[in-house]
Amino acid sequence: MIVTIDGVAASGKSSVAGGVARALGMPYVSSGLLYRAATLLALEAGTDLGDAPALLQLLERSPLRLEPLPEGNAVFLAGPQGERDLTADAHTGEVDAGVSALAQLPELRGWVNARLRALTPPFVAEGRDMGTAVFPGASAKFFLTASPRVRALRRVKERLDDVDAVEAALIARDAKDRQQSQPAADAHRIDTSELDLPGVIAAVLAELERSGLKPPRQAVSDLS
Ligand SMILES: Nc1ncnc2c1ncn2[C@@H]1O[C@H](COP(=O)(O)OP(=O)(O)OP(=O)(O)O)[C@@H](O)[C@H]1O
Ligand SMILES: Nc1ccn([C@H]2C[C@H](O)[C@@H](COP(=O)(O)O)O2)c(=O)n1
Repeated sequence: MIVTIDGVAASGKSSVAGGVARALGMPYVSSGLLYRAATLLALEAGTDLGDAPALLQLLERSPLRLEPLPEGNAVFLAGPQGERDLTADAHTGEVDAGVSALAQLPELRGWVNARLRALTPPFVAEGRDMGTAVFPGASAKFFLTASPRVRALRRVKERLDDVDAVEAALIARDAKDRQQSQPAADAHRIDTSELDLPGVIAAVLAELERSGLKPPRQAVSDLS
């Protein structure tokens, strides 16, 4: 079984995917983390974020490993001194600002998608186009939204920042990612603006129960 959770930036995709995956007893995979790791490596190497051949060459000599840890996905780069955990560095404002340029390149989308399609189900996959381009035959699909203000307020709780600036950056990133961020026709859309995290997870699990994909059992309070 593959469950897809797509949505706009900071709509709660990773947090919801994590909660749903825990309830289902399966891992979740973050496609955005692969785009972010590739962007981080390019920024560090001084590679042009629009130069697909140079980016693919860089990725060929940079062995990345995505690990679906229970507390969240992590991405590691293998090197002569051992592995470097790139996860925190892949979530900076610099990577946020650059990642959409790289993610527009079909060659880079192919690179990410090949890695995702090589994974063995069951899993929950989160991103922008999991339910459309990558796993169109998924068992269940969800698409999360929330107002830019709500998303910015949630994000500044994680990374101290100016809420107006964060909101403007989210709106700009939504616009740059719009092409690959369209909900699948058969996705269940959830506006999370008025819901807390357990509430969103419960809504997804309720839908999975309705479709017979999950037996009814766990209390919502165990899932956040
Ligand atoms: N329904 C909710 N209510 C309150 N806070 C939430 C809710 N959903 C997510 N959050 C919080 O919002 C922040 C962003 O969530 P998360 O990182 O899961 O979003 P995302 O869509 O994966 O982000 P990105 O697109 O940047 O990778 C986190 O701090 C998370 O705890
Ligand atoms: N399936 C995906 C996942 C991510 N992206 C791009 C667009 C985002 O701005 C960026 C980072 O993703 P996030 O961590 O915000 O989920 O990666 C994409 O184009 N397709």
